[in-house]
Amino acid sequence: MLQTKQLSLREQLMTIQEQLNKHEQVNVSIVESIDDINPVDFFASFDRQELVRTFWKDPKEGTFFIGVGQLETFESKGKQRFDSMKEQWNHFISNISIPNEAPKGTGPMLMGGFSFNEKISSDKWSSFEPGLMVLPEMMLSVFNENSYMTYNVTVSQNTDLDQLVNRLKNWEQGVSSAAENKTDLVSTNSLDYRNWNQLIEQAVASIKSGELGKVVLARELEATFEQVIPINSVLERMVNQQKDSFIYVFDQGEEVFVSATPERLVRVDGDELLSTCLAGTISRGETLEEDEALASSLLNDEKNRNEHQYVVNMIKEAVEPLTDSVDIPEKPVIYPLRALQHLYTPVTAKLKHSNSIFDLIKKLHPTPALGGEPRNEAMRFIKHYEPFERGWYAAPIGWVDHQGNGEFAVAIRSALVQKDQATLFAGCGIVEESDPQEEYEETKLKFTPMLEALGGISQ
Ligand SMILES: C=C(O[C@@H]1C=C(C(=O)O)C=C[C@H]1O)C(=O)O
Ligand SMILES: [Mg+2]
Repeated sequence: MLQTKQLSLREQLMTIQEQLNKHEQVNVSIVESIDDINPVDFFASFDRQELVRTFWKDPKEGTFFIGVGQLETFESKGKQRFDSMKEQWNHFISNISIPNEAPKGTGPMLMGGFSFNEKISSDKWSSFEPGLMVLPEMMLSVFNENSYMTYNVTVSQNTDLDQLVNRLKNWEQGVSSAAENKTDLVSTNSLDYRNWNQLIEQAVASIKSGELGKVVLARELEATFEQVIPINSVLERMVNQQKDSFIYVFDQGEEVFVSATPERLVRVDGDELLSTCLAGTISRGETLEEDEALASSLLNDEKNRNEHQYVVNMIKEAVEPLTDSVDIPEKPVIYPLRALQHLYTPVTAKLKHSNSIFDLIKKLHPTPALGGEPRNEAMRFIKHYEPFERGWYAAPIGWVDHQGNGEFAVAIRSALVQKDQATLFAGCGIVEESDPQEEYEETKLKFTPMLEALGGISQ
């Protein structure tokens, strides 16, 4: 626990400043325990301030991280983008001063993400590097019914502490609840069915020829709205409507990436590792009976079990060398969401000491839930035939703290929001038994949660 009698932020920064030599400067991370505050309202209160804003919520435990501003931005690209991010972060935290105890999920922490491929070539994604993570200037952490504020700042002898502290503490003047806002959908545009059909037939032919086992193929949907899409309200709707998903926002002003994804790539908590296999899809029923019948047919469907098993086998193989005591149930269970249900298998293990979350991401990404099997052949197929740039779609997004705890999800059920335009993404696992029409319907269903959150459909 933090001490109840806390020195003020200003007092702590002053003590540090007094110890500095003339040209010295130091990065400092100060954590304060605070009264409860609504995370969405906190995020919304920093609107239009030219600050990078990041939002993370996990599906079950009610853990929220909201970052505002940036003390430092870390970028990386190419094949080495995970290694490079790990090195940059390790170097940075070896030089930061953390005067108070910083519980897990507080103190200096990176939030951000990576691209699906090692390179991004289209202009559309020019604000989203292949590796982009920020250390926020201030961060709200909410978990186990406790709230903390972390302030990450650089202090030198010249720093005007009054000005700095006034700015950082401005939120204490009050955070009001975010006004609900919506703009109407004008039009949508996506790959027509003929081209989709061709793409899937091509994939099935490659599978039948033995070149591929499984490949995940996706399409984009361009949605044009009447006015600028109100991100705060989109966030509010995602949080309210997608309770069993991770909720993620990376907001760079006019370039925003959002995701309400049910799919965890990896969580590291001390030496505990949790990964999940999520693949295989069916819709929800209108009645309880219909819902249960659909769930049971999904559990017993050979094609979907086949899609799922590729993921289980690969994740098992990937984590085994880095961990001890891997535990994977023999059969999947159902993971229900608002509009659809998936096959789900959790993977738990004990992490061997020297491995970091970045090592795991490097090994795991992309799993056959997003790429395919064999990995390299599937990646080549996607790059060659899929008619759009994936950018951050289907790629790792998440956070890591200064003790190496962290969690990354994969950015499906996601959209790139640029003013009044949103590009949504939805894909599906193609296996030998895939039927183009059914897969098309599956992607259609997967667009609905994000389209609804954006305000494009109401239910
Ligand atoms: C690729 C996506 O989802 C993936 C594909 C699934 C499937 O084909 O059954 C299910 C969950 C995810 O592994 C997506 O939503 O875009
Ligand atoms: Mg599927």
